[in-house]
Amino acid sequence: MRVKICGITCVEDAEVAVQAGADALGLVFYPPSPRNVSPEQAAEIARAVSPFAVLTGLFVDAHPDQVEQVVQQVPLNLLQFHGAETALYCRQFRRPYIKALRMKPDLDPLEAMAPYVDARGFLLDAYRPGVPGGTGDTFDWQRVPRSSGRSIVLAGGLNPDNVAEAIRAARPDAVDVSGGVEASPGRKDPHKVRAFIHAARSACEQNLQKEFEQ
Ligand SMILES: O=C(O)c1ccccc1NCC(=O)[C@H](O)[C@H](O)COP(=O)(O)O
Repeated sequence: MRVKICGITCVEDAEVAVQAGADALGLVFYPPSPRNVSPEQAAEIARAVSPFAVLTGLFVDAHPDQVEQVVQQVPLNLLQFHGAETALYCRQFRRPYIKALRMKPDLDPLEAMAPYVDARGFLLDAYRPGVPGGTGDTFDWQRVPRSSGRSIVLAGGLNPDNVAEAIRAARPDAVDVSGGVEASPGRKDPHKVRAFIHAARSACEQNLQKEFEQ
């Protein structure tokens, strides 16, 4: 079980997340978001954190020049495309990427994943019309495909109180949280970050124990 803390906007929050055991940090390059960071802020965060934390750069239907400019300035390990980007668009940067899929009621996730043959995984997020992400909404975790053969990151409205149940229900490879561990928009609450990671790790251990006993 991997844990990604998304919407990191400052060095202090990045350090708290990594010290608490986060595997990945998400940096939002989407100006309308309260979690948006400039390439300069992102580069400062990148310099401060462990080289073993996966730095993920998140974009929403960005002009390719914007993505290129960011990847020149910030040592990102992974790109996350959170809008309506096509597979062709995502692969043009020749970098590892994950594709976010918003779980609209009529969306078949397996069908939606199919064109992204080179994606390293898929982040399944809640769907709210007009809001690309960071909604704080959950979706029906039973809709997460089992045995898809692809890495699945579960997102959308997770928090320290519901992440264990979400892991038991969806059995994802990773979980992602933003608003559920915030003190205010764009700033993380260290206690919530630690509680979230602890709850996710404990739920994963319990799942493994159950499988072992069966
Ligand atoms: O976080 C944002 O503000 C955001 C804005 C636009 C597109 C995506 C955004 N966040 C992407 C993430 O990966 C979030 O962690 C994910 O949507 C879950 O957010 P939350 O429900 O607040 O945990």
